[in-house]
Amino acid sequence: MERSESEETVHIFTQLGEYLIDSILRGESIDAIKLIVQEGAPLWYQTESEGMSALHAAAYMQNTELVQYLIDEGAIWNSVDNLKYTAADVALSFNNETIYTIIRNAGIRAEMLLTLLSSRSEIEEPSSLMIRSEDETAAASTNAFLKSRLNFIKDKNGQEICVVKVGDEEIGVMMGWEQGIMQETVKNLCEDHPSSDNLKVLNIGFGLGIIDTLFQALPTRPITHYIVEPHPDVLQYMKRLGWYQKPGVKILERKWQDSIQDLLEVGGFDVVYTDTFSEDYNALRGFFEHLPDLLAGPESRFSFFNGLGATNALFYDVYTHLAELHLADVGIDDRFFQLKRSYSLPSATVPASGHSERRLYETAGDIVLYLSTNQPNPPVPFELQDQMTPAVWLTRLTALANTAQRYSKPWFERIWTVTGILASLILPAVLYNVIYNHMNVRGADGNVDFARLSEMITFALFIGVFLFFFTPIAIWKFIGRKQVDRLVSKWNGADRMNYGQNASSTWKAQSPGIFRNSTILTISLPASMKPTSFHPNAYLPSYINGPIDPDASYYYPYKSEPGLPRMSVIGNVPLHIDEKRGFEDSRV
Ligand SMILES: C[S@@+](CC[C@H](N)C(=O)[O-])C[C@H]1O[C@@H](n2cnc3c(N)ncnc32)[C@H](O)[C@@H]1O
Repeated sequence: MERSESEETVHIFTQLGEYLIDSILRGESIDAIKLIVQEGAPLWYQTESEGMSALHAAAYMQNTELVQYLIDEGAIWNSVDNLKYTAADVALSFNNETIYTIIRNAGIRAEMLLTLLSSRSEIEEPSSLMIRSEDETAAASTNAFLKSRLNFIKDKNGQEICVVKVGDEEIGVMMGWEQGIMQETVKNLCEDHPSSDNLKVLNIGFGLGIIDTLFQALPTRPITHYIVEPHPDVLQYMKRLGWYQKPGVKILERKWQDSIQDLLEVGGFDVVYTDTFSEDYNALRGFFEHLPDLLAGPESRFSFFNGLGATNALFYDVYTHLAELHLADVGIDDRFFQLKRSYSLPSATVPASGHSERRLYETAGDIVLYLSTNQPNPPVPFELQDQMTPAVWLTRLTALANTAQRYSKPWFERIWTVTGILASLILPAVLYNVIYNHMNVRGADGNVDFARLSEMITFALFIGVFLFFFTPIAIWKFIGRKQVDRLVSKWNGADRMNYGQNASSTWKAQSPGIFRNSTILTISLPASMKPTSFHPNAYLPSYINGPIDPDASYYYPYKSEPGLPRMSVIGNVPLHIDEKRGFEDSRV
C-alpha cells in the first residue's frame, strides 16, 4: 500500500531518529553524529520502546562533548523517557555532574527565555516544563481545591495531617512532619531580626497553622500578624482553634491574589512567608513581583516553601535557580530570602537512640562508624540497603563487637598498665641498693666499678619488668587485630563473590586500641553506590542508585498506600524529597 506524504515524512524522521540514537549508543565519533544531525535527523525524536532521545543516549554514553553539541543544536532539555526520566536524570545516575550541569543550565536558559517572551507577548503559558498545571483536580487547580472538602486528621502513625480527596486518593495538603522545616524557616526569618521587638509578619496559607503557631511563639509576639487563607474548611479549623481571637492576628479570608491590594496598602512587612497549595510556579512568580512593595526595607526577610518540581532533581534544580533569578529580578537578593532546598535531613533516618554511630561522609564514598558495645547498633546505612538485609548487618556487627570485645578490657588495661609502669620504676629503684651492696660485699677486685655494674643490672631489670608487663598486652592486642581482620576479610570475600569486584563495598575494621572500647568500621563504597535523590519508592532503572533518605517513603508514598495519604502533585509529577546538597559530617 502506498504511504501518504505525511506518513512518508514520519517514516523518514523515524528512520533518521532511530539511526541517530543507534549511532550514539554504538559510540560513533562526534563528527559522524554531526553529519547525521546535519542530514536532518530530528533531535526531538524518542524511541517508542523506551522513550529515549538522542540527548538521553548521549548522557547514557557520558559523552560530554556530544551532550553540549546536541544542546547547542536545540535538543529538548526536559523530554522524559517512558520511565519519566530526563537525560539529566541519567547523567545524575552516573554521578556525572558535568553533563547534568550542561542540561540543567540549558533548562534554566530556556525557562528564562520563555518567561521573558511571555512578558513581552500574550503567550499565556510561559513554562515549557511538564510541571505546569495540566491537572484540573484539587491537587493542581486552586478552584477545584477550594471547592473540595478538607480533612484534619491524625494518621495511623499519630501524625497530624490535612488531606484533600482527589478521586479515590487522599492527598496531603500539609503534614505534621513539616514542623522541622517550618521551625528552621522561622528561625531564619526571625532570629536576630532588627525589628524583632515589633515584627510585622505576613503568612500566605494557614494549612495546619504550624508556621503561624511558631510565629506566635516567638520570644516577642509579632505586633501584627496577617494570615491569608481562602479555604472554608481551613478557616473553620482556625475558628475552632481560636485564631480569630488572637491579639494582633488579622485573617484575610481570600486567596492572596484577591487580597493583594489590601496587603499592599498595609505594606511594610518585616517577614513574609508563602506556602500555598495547588498553585504552579507562575503563581509563585506572580507573588514575587509584589515583594518589593510588601517588604518594609532591606532588613526584611522573605521565604517560601520550595516544592517546585520536587519529584525530580532536575526540575527542582532548574526551578530553584529560576526562582533565585526571578527574585533577583525584583531586587530581592539572597540577603533577604531563604531557599529551603531540602525536605528532610539524612539524620532523620537514624533513630534518636543511635548514639553509637558517627558517620562521616567523604567524597570517596566512605562510611565511618564508631561502634561501641554500650550503644545500640546503628541501622543498615541506606547506601548498603540493596546489598544487605538488616539481619546480615546485625550478625556482622555483633560478631565484630564480640570479637573486638574479647581483646578489649579498658579497665583491666588501665590497672595492668599502671601496675606495669609502677613495677618497672619501683622494682629496679628498690633493688639497686640491694644489688650494689651485695656486689660490694662480695667483690675483691678493686678494678671493678660496682656502681656502674649495678646500674646496668638495674636497667636490665627495668627492661625485663617492662617487657614482662607489656609484651603480653601487645601480643593480645595484635591477636585481636588479626582476628578482626580475618573476620572482615571473610566478609569482603563473600561480598565480592556476591556483587562482583567493582560493585561490592570494602570493609576495614580497626579493633579498639589500648584503653578504648570503640571499634572503627570503615566501609568504602564503590563509585556507583553513591545515592541519588530519587524517591524511595520510585521505580528505578538498574543504573540508578538508591535514595538518600529511605525513611521519607513514609511521608511521600510514591503510589498511595492503604491508610496513608499520597503527597501532592504539581501537574502530573508527584512531589518527593530532593536532597541535592552534599553530605555533611554529622554526629548523631
Ligand atoms: C501547605 S498549606 C500551608 C501550611 C502552613 N505553612 C503550615 O505551616 O501549616 C497550604 C495552604 O495554602 C492555602 N492556599 C491555597 N491556595 C492559596 C492562595 N491562592 N492564597 C492563599 N492561600 C492559599 C491552602 O488552603 C492551605 O491552607
